[in-house]
Amino acid sequence: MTDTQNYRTVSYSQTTLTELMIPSYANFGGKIHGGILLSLMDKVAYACSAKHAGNYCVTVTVEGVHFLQPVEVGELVSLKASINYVGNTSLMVGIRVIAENVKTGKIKHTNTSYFTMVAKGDDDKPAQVPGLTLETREDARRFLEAIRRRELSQRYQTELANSKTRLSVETELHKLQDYRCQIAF
Ligand SMILES: CC(=O)SCCNC(=O)CCNC(=O)[C@H](O)C(C)(C)COP(=O)(O)OP(=O)(O)OC[C@H]1O[C@@H](n2cnc3c(N)ncnc32)[C@H](O)[C@@H]1OP(=O)(O)O
Repeated sequence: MTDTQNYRTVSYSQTTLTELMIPSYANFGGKIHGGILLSLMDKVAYACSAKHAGNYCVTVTVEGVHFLQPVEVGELVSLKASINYVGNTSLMVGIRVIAENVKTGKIKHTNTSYFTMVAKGDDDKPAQVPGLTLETREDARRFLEAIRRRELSQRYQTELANSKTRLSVETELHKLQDYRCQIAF
């Protein structure tokens, strides 16, 4: 932490996006499409990361998208985004999504996801982002958790790539007998 000039606080870029769930957002079952929520999450991740970076940002990876509870038409969805971690040109944005029934006031937490964004300069190349000033223990906890999350993700990607190269259909075909599929070749 040598360049003390170029740091921004977490609160500087914290962004909340609230949107009413209108009928055209619903699927055939009457619940809100997952794609609508993903699009809102991408939007708030962009707003939060671009504000911190002072630059245009692009989405690189999305982690932890599990829609645990359906969202209904008429509910107010709020997406709260904060910078959890910064690297050199990348940032991890944590997004907490809640849905509120305006009549009953009942609030449900639908998911928390993590978007990794990269800042781009005018030359369209990755550009360095300001460092992060951690003002609270909670800010520090999230930064530490993001480091762990990145390490686990890198290990998983390596393991996945290795397992693909090691996979032999001939030797592993017998495993399919426990699954609901039939071999037709
Ligand atoms: C508006 C929108 O969001 S559009 C959504 C679609 N997204 C895009 O168009 C992005 C397309 N992808 C790209 O442009 C490129 O892949 C980039 C800019 C994201 C990365 O380009 P690279 O040539 O790999 O750049 P480089 O190797 O310098 O990596 C840049 C940063 O991205 C990070 N990064 C690259 N790939 C990954 C990955 N799979 N997971 C996490 N971080 C990654 C690197 O760790 C590095 O971070 P750091 O500078 O903080 O250490």
